[in-house]
Amino acid sequence: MADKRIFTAAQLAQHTHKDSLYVAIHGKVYDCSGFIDEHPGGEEVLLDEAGKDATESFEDVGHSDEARDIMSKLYVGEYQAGSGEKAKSTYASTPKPIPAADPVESGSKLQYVIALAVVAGAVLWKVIR
Ligand code: HEM
Repeated sequence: MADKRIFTAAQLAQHTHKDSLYVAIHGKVYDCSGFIDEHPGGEEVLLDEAGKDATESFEDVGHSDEARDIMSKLYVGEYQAGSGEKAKSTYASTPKPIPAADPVESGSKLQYVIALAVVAGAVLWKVIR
């Protein structure tokens, strides 16, 4: 396929009429205009999905291999939902803050250490005297 056309979401969204009806399924764009009257599922469902990514609804129906065969003849290009749109950030811009140690708890720990040192000092004083 030499001149594979790339469709953005905005470009796909321009084809929502019966005479120019495109849907995206699994990253590929299909022109259903000539097929809509023959679609065994009716035209209403195709019109509902027109100009959109119809992957989920297409798979929900559980289309047959025959349907996928027909699809390959309606193929007109690739779908790139992200292109031309603001790309979603894949990671958080601000790192999660590491929770600071509880000041009350660390304060009481210090008191405990000081008390221990005082007791140890007193015992030592008694011993060496
Ligand atoms: C290029 C796109 C499509 C093609 C070529 C296609 C083709 C077909 C074919 C051949 C059938 C007959 C049953 C089968 O063989 O699976 C069918 C049924 C059906 N299709 Fe599609 N279809 C397409 C897109 C869609 C989409 C986007 C929807 C959206 C919901 C849809 C909904 C249905 C429904 C509801 C049925 C009837 C199922 C039933 O009665 O059991 N189709 N389609």
